[in-house]
Amino acid sequence: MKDQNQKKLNDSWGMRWGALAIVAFTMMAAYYVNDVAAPLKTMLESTLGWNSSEFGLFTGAYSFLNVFLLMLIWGGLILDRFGIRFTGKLATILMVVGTAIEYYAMTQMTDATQIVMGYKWNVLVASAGYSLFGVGAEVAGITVTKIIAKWFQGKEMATAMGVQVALARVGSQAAYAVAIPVARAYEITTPILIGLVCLVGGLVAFFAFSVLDKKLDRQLETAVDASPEDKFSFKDVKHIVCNPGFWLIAVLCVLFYSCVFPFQKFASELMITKYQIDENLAGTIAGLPALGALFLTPVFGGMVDKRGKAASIMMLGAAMLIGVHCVYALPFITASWVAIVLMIVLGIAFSLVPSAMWPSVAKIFPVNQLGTAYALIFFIQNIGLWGIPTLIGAVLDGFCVVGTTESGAKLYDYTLPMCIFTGIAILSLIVAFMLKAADRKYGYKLEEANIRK
Ligand SMILES: C[C@H](N)C(=O)N[C@@H](CCCCN)C(=O)O
Repeated sequence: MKDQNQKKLNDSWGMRWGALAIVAFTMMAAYYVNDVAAPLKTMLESTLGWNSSEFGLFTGAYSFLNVFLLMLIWGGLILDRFGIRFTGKLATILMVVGTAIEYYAMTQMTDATQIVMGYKWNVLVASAGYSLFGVGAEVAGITVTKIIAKWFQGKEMATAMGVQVALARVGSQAAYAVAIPVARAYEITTPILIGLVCLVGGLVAFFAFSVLDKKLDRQLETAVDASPEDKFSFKDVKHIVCNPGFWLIAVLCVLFYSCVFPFQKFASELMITKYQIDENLAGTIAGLPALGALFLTPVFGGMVDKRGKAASIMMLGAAMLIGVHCVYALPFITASWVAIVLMIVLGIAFSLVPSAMWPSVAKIFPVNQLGTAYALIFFIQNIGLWGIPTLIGAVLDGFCVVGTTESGAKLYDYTLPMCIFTGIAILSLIVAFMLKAADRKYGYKLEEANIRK
């Protein structure tokens, strides 16, 4: 007979947090690679001859396969069919292969400048690599959410999710901080090579996690992955998309994240050209929101757990976003300290909204629909992460060129792109307001605390 009282691997504090540390390292490497090319925009232009449209295409490529080939949906299905170990390894291998292709295109194909479909061939190959990486990174994201749900069920689950996101921000901040100095000291592609090595480390880490997870499954005897719980199912999809709360969160998610991640990709150049911030520091400033979010996301997450007010917090975050982008759009404000203060405010908004948004999904949907709901929200979010950088790149090239730098790169006036970001932020506030109204109407309990005294 099975011993029900036998201590399982995840009953040990050290084991479950150790397991989290391992998978969080893989995600940290993923966030580093995701962000590391962004601060290099101006150098990519002067060294490899990429223009803003090509940079926008490359940046948006992260989401291209996720959106147009529905890779997040297939990823969700694979996750349910083959489990977290197989999907996590597959996702990490995709990230490694994608980044290797990106690195190859930037190092070995610099002469491949023939135009194909309006873009340089090396840009297209690098974008294809980044797109493959994007599939791996997003599928790894939903896999890690499921891993945390499995290892922390009935334990510190919300804190674990907050800590994982916070650690991912370390990867982002490191990318923004080191990209330009390392590229200037060595080669423009060295920061990407560092990311590739970290990802290989992340792959090894995931294999190590798989050993622990297999042991846990043996202890659980009935593998969680094979249970009917938390499965991606088309019946659930119908149920989820019929819920107005889903659409409001998904639209708020795409609008909010479109104002943060794509903006950050262009922010280093904005800091250098408009606010005259030193090139070596610009990436660190652009990465400040990630640094702030590292500390504040768990703090605000704890506040939401104890005091609730998630819908109001999302409104506050969206309102702060409008203020930030609006002031960045003002052409007569060019003081560097203003740019830095705005980045700090953006960091606060970037901590407020995610710490209220992701746990709200768990309030609207039952546990068995959470995986599906997250996959669908990530899918809709990726439409913005693809479309907005592509749009901003084209707008910069088409309407904003005001000269050239000494190194031959173009100089841009960022007023129009910042007006576009402000418009999206205004829409996000409207949707956050509608979400608060829907919460009152449908009783999602978003304003209520998660932890009752
Ligand atoms: C980019 C990715 N799809 C995303 O939205 N990441 C979130 C964290 C999501 C955590 C869900 N449990 C982020 O804020 O980085």
